Amino acid sequence: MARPEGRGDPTAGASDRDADAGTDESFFAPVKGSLAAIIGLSVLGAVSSVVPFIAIVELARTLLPALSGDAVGAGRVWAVVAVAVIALFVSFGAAFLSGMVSHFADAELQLSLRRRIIRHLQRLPLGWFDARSSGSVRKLVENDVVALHQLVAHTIHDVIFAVTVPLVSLVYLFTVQWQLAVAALVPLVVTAILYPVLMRGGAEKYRQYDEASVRLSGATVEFVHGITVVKRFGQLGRSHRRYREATKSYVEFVGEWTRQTAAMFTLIEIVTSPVVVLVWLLAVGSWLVGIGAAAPIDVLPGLLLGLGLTSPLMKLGSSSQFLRNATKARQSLAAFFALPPVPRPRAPRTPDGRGVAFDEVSFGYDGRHRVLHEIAAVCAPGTVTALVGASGSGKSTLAKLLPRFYDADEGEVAIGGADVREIASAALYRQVGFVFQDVRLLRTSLRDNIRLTRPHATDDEVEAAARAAQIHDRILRFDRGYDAVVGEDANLSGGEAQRVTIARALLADARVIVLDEATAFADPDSEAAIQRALSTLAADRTVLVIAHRLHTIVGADQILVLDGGRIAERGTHAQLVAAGGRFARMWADYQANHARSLPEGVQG
Ligand SMILES: Nc1ncnc2c1ncn2[C@@H]1O[C@H](COP(=O)(O)OP(=O)(O)OP(=O)(O)O)[C@@H](O)[C@H]1O
Repeated sequence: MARPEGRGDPTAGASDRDADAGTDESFFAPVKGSLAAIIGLSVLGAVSSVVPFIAIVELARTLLPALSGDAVGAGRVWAVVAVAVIALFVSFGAAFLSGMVSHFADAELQLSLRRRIIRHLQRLPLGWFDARSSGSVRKLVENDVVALHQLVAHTIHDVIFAVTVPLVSLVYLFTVQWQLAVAALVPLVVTAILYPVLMRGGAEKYRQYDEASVRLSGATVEFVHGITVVKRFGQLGRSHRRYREATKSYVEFVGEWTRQTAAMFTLIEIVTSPVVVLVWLLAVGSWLVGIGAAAPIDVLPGLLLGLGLTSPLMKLGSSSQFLRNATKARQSLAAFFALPPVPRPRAPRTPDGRGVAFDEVSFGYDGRHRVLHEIAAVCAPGTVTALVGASGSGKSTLAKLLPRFYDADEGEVAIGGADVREIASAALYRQVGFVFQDVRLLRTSLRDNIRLTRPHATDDEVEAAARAAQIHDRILRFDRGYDAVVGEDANLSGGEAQRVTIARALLADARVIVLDEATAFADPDSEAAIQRALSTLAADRTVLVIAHRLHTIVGADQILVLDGGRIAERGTHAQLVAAGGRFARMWADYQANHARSLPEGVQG
């Protein structure tokens, strides 16, 4: 997978780290001014959107005497019309400006967050990525950032409108006809009483809803991704059943929730619907006029403004859902930014040799259960050290301590005499090359894939590395040769892809190579080519190989046999076989199981 090679400089900008404390304030700091502007413009827009309605009422009041032949003050009429028109323009202008500012602020916030996420990702220990799927990292960069988009670009404006418009309308109504204002309040009060009933247990329901969605998307991904494996092993029925069950339980949950809330929801919709509000206010208004408590003209503001009181309520409902998502996204981003980066050395050291030394190294993933116990070993420059042992004995874990996927809990891992914790990360990643079974190539040309760690390497250097890695001829068979793009016109087998990463390691000239020996690509041609490529790689470097096929390490300078995280035996192949211990038994079993496939010279 060769991850360390593709990483940027994790040692950049000490001051950035301080900015990544992950507080809400620091999230929104880059757009603080814009947020204030959005709030101001939204309030202005909301207030001025009510003014034309008030103007219509005032206009009616001014013009009404004309019906009975009285003189009407033309100046006042024009003044009211002017105020209405100006308010209308101000309202449109404020909405336009607030939309512009919020979308610019949103773009700025997204950019700054994405940059911070990438910076922080670069500084996290490689082990963090090891334990996570690319999907969960993608969720952080994509979904969580997008959830904040809704907040900045839409929700702030919507909430301010939903609160300000009714507030201004009510204040005006109370000043002109308080009884009608009280009547206009009734739908709001009824909704305020019904809404909590509708939302009773809502937090738990939303949690269950999220869970059901996650189960459904998990089952869908498993069904789609695993379809080839599943089909091969005749498990299509079972996997399809899991998918069907997840879909069924999701639909049942949503159905049940809808049934439970439908009546209440419909009731709220009825109470707040414009027709019902209009009829209600007309009835109350007529009654007030009838008993002489109000003049007919005083009913008009109630009708015009009362209607606008309830419509923003529905918007508040959807805004609360966006706020919930944004809050969750903020929490998950804050938790991510709070992850401690790889500690950086105060006075970075440069390794003055190429050997590797493990000095009484102990390590556990969770700080409680030890996976490695007091490992002590020296890998001299220019030698090959093989790590063997049963599955789970700690081979990969030990190898991963070299490029600091994790740091040892006790003891010291050193390269060229320098503790890896004292080597600057960028230098460390240059020193240690990885060739894993789980090869990751980037979706770019083969040439760029090979020169990932030395972007300025010449074409000749790239080709020389590819030749040494036994992949040059294969690359030339693509129509575009080295310019063929991985995943587009360059489709490589697992063994071929691994040879590309070997070429990459050769070009990078890493002095220490950690190699997870391929078991997956064991067809004879591919294996022979990989072996030839590896012997080129091993020359003049310190190689640590995690060995699965024991015949490939017969010639290793030293074999470390791991058992339960301890070195149980060490020596050359001949010494260990002669000792008649654990390795000798492993070798005998291996020979018995692979008798026919072993190359000549390693049988018997
Ligand atoms: N990221 C991780 N978090 C927690 N425990 C882990 C992690 N990776 C490995 N382990 C545990 O550490 C122990 C050693 O695992 P490791 O992968 O180093 O063994 P291994 O010898 O390389 O096995 P294999 O040959 O199967 O790859 C195992 O018990 C494993 O379950």
